[in-house]
Amino acid sequence: MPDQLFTLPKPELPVPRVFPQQIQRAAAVLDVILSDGVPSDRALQHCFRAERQMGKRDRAQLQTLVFFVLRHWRLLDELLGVPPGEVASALGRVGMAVHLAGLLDETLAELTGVVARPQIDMVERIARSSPAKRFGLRDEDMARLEAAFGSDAAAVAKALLARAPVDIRVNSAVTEPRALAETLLALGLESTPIPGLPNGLRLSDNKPLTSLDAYHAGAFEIQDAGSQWIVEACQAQSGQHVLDLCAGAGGKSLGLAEAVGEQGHVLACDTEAERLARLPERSARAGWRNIECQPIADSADPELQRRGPFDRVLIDAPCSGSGTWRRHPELRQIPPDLEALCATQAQLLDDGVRLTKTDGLLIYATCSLWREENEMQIASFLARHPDWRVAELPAGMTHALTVVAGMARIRPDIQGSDGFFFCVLQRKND
Ligand SMILES: C[S@@+](CC[C@H](N)C(=O)[O-])C[C@H]1O[C@@H](n2cnc3c(N)ncnc32)[C@H](O)[C@@H]1O
Repeated sequence: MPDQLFTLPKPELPVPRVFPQQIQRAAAVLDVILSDGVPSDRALQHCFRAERQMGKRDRAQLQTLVFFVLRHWRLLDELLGVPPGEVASALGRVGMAVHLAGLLDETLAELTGVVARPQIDMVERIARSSPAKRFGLRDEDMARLEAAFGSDAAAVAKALLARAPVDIRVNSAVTEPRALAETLLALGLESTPIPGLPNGLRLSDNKPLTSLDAYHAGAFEIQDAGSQWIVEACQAQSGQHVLDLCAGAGGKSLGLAEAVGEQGHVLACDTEAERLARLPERSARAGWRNIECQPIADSADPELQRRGPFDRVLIDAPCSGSGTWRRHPELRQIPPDLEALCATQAQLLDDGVRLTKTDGLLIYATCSLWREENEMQIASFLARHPDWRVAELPAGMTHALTVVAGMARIRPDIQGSDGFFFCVLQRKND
């Protein structure tokens, strides 16, 4: 028996039959994602809108094929025998995915140019190849995983190939987790509490949630456990003045609003006004009137100085997103400009210092697994700001997460959530 890590992956197709048109569609969507850099969920939505006749199962079939190819692209290229330095065509990759599902017939082989091979030959070929190829990673990313996780790198790489769970954060102003779990169960949705997160529930199945009455009543938000941990890390207290500097669509701002309550205030900022524009509807649904949205030019925007300083400044920094590869598998193939990202992160941290009250906390977080954006970024921050230090995390966090020198990692292979990094910074008081 081959080692479990060497087992060939198989797409879990919702329909055990693949038609030529489905292969062509999947290849076309992949071309849009990889040539034009369109995020996979947006490219799929665009295709669904353009081809309204597609049924639910057809859509699920398409999404499964596209995600499978994006996750396993290097392994597919290896099986296709693509020479080093070259990449396979989207059609070939989809064809190989269909072959791995055991569904490649003559017509599909001709369409995709895939030569059917016995499973055992393919297993042997993969067993001989590098871990990077087996895990569908660029060589430099496998090296980064090894630098960050040492002997656990393969376990993390494997976990990143799995499907992401659906986590929710219960809005304690509307209901409490046990009551919501019962409501969900009555609708056929099983959930379990997330250890360490009092308002977190993990759903056992990936079913649509946004049509539920409880969702519209603001009883919960869909939010990965990793993001919920970061809100907890802010340790925001009732009545505090909080800045969510990179708020995006405000998932974490909502959790912070709950923590500071009606007496407190959250200023949610982002350079992308379009993202931020989704927050008012979300906060109205959750019933929070203590969040204010403010688009900014960058973290040096004078408006921020005018509104500060703050008790808590959260920097949920723009990053490579390598911790979210399960939800955004296209990021595996599109290399980010790491240098530019690290420069922005450093700037955000430096500006964050000026915006944090003397006794306040500055919380730095990324959904990256790379040391460059995490531990190394914090090391350079501390070198630039010798009057700052990494604060100790509350005991609950050090027990539940992997914490080294006050810096926490949330791991897809351990916590099951997206990969995150965070630490809490504060001024030295001596
Ligand atoms: C990781 S995302 C934030 C996700 C968000 N906090 C949430 O919980 O959904 C990073 C965000 O930083 C924003 N951003 C990028 N550069 C920025 C800057 N210089 N100042 C503030 N925000 C910035 C991006 O537009 C993006 O929305």
